[in-house]
Amino acid sequence: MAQYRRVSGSVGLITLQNPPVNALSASVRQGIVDSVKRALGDQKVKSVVICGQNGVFCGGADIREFGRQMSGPPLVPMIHDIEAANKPVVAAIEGSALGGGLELALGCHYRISHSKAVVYHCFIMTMSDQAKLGLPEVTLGLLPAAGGTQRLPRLIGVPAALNLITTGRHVTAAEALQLGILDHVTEHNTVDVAVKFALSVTGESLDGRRISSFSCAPLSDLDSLFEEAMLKVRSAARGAIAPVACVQAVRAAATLPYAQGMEREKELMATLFHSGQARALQYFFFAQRAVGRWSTPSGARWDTSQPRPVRKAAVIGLGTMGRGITVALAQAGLSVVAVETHAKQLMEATKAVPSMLKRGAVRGGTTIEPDSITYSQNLQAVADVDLVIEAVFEDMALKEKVFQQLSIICKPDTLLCTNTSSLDVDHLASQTRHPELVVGMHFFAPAHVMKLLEVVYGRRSSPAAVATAMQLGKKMGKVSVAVGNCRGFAGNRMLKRYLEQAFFLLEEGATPELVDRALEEFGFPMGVFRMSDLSGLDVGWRVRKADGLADTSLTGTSARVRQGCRYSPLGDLLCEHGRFGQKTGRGWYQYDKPGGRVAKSDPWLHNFLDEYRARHGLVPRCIDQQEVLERCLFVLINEGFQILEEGIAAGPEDIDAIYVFGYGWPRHRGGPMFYADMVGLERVVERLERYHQAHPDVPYLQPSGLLRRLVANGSPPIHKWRNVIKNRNSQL
Ligand SMILES: CCCCCCCCCCCCC/C=C/C(=O)SCCNC(=O)CCNC(=O)[C@H](O)C(C)(C)COP(=O)(O)OP(=O)(O)OC[C@H]1O[C@@H](n2cnc3c(N)ncnc32)[C@H](O)[C@@H]1OP(=O)(O)O
Repeated sequence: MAQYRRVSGSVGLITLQNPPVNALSASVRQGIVDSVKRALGDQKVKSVVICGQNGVFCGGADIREFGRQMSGPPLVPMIHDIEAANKPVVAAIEGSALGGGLELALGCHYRISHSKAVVYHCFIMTMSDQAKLGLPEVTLGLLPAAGGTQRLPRLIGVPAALNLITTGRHVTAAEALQLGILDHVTEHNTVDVAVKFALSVTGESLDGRRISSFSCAPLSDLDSLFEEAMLKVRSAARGAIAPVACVQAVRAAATLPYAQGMEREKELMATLFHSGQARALQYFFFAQRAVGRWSTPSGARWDTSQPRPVRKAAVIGLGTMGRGITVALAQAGLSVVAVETHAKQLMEATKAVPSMLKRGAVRGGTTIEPDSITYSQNLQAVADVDLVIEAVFEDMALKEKVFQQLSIICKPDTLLCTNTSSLDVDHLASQTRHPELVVGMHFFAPAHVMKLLEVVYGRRSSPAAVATAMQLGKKMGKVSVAVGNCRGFAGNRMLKRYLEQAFFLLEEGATPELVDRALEEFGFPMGVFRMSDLSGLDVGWRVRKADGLADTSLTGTSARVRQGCRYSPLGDLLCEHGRFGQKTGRGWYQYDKPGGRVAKSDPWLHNFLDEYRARHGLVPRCIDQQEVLERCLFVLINEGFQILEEGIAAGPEDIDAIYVFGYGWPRHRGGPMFYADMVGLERVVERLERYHQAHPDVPYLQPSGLLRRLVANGSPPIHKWRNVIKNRNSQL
């Protein structure tokens, strides 16, 4: 709803009231319409101010309404009527003005906002306490269809509007002022300032204040500007339809009169509004927030667990991961002790880390005191830290030793975390005197850039330990997902199945190019083979060797079988040829030099595959893109259901967040579990069963128990899966 009152004698003050973000629900829209009518009809009222309660202007249209039957006054005429008013209307923007919220403000005749520079004296200098403005509809699979695509380019010019509308990025009040979105910023109470301003413009002509009457500033080469914009959005999110529609809508603003532009905006919105991509992105918006409300099977949650304060942290091992983690901790304002026992590696890290910090500071507009990090070759240097993150080589014996030493050196209440990507967290905990203070913090490379953090709780991890790691993740700006302890945790455990299928497809006749093309057309930034070349084939090889799997001396049928299941030694064979991917200039593709980035098809690899198939009596067959997608993705999804069934992840949203933020799953497809829901669980079961019939030696192609049960329960929508899981667990 909206509250209306007259203030300072002649100003009608309309306050949006819909906590927490004053989203424009049907009742808020009705409240605005009624209040505006009242203000315009009241002779004592000479001007109007619109603001939001509790320091938030408006978070936009109510996203929860989109999936339902829409009711209440529509936004477009509501904003039109505000703009057409014959009394000045001022938007007083505190907190956020996003989406429909900014569109509402663009319909007002003036916009005033809040901006304040804050200097954190110790480590970070930043501009904070500022309002955020933006049109993030594209991130929800939509476009700003309440006139945003038509007014913003008229106000700030086509190039700047294209940037904001196609990326959905939020700008601070300071930037919004510079761009021309705002008329004024203040460090004082925004509503008070807006009311005073409204009094000052009473009676002034509004002719030059209605943005819909503006023309876009002329540009010399409109065609190439839009062509470039189209290329950019297509490569940024392959297959996403909303950014493309955003470009088309802004083009309409640049080339058509306002009324026709609005028609085009509406038409384009109609194509997006009920699309699967919009559903996926809106699901994902809420999924991210659900992940933040983590819980563990033992009942640990934010509200039941007290995170400990972490002021000083240590990182052990300064390889690629350790350096990234050091940077992430320092960027979060912590004091960091960085330990590396190898002198050469330590020396390199002391140069690399500051330059990574510098680059990050330039990107983020912050400065970091270099002395927030101290380097040491001696493990004793961690004696007084609150939390340690171990990031040494992925070798259990080495990690065991580090944990034993840490347990002696550190304070008794220091939290000990491991960055292992798959090893047993419980086993490491058992090496310490306080296993309840051990958790996994699984970062993704590069650790200071990638958003995902898997926080792995072991059997004995205390709720406070999990809460502390989750809180620290948040402080580092990560999307932290709490998962249980198992081989590979959630992400890598699912990935293993996906990779295996990709190898099997090569054995059966596919090429890396075919498999990658299918996955890239699906929306992954890189197919599985291109991605393996980038991350290094030797990483998985080392793990397989440690597991006793990578034995290429086996011949005959046993060469392709391990532990009674089908196994492909293709990756092992490639590594034996010294083909580790980009770093050696050869992998599944060839590169112009070691470290080269551009993957080229490699005739050697194709010959190698032919010879391999001939050696093993495998007759290549034609494999189409659909089979690639079904084999690779459905098996990954099936493992996801298994993970849910075992309680390793609390809900499908956790798995989806892991895949979107850590593994490049296209966000506009919602994540693997949402994708399964979209495709239809029955179909997923049917295809898995069919592939399992064809490949009985691949047991994990059999649909998981949970997947079957969901189908037996009538395939409930994804937001009801937790109930099915809960019911099942409560029967145990
Ligand atoms: C035939 C077809 C015809 C087509 C017809 C079309 C008709 C419709 C046309 C309408 C035209 C629409 C044009 C406008 C569209 C929009 O405005 S879409 C929404 C755009 N806005 C956003 O994307 C902002 C989303 N919110 C945020 O980014 C953040 O929430 C915030 C505002 C920056 C605040 O952040 P923070 O303080 O960190 O809080 P959160 O935890 O994120 O949020 C708190 C809770 O509020 C919920 N929430 C936030 N925003 C919305 C929203 N817009 N709608 C509904 N709910 C929202 C959020 O989910 C949190 O709740 P919980 O999930 O319960 O925790």
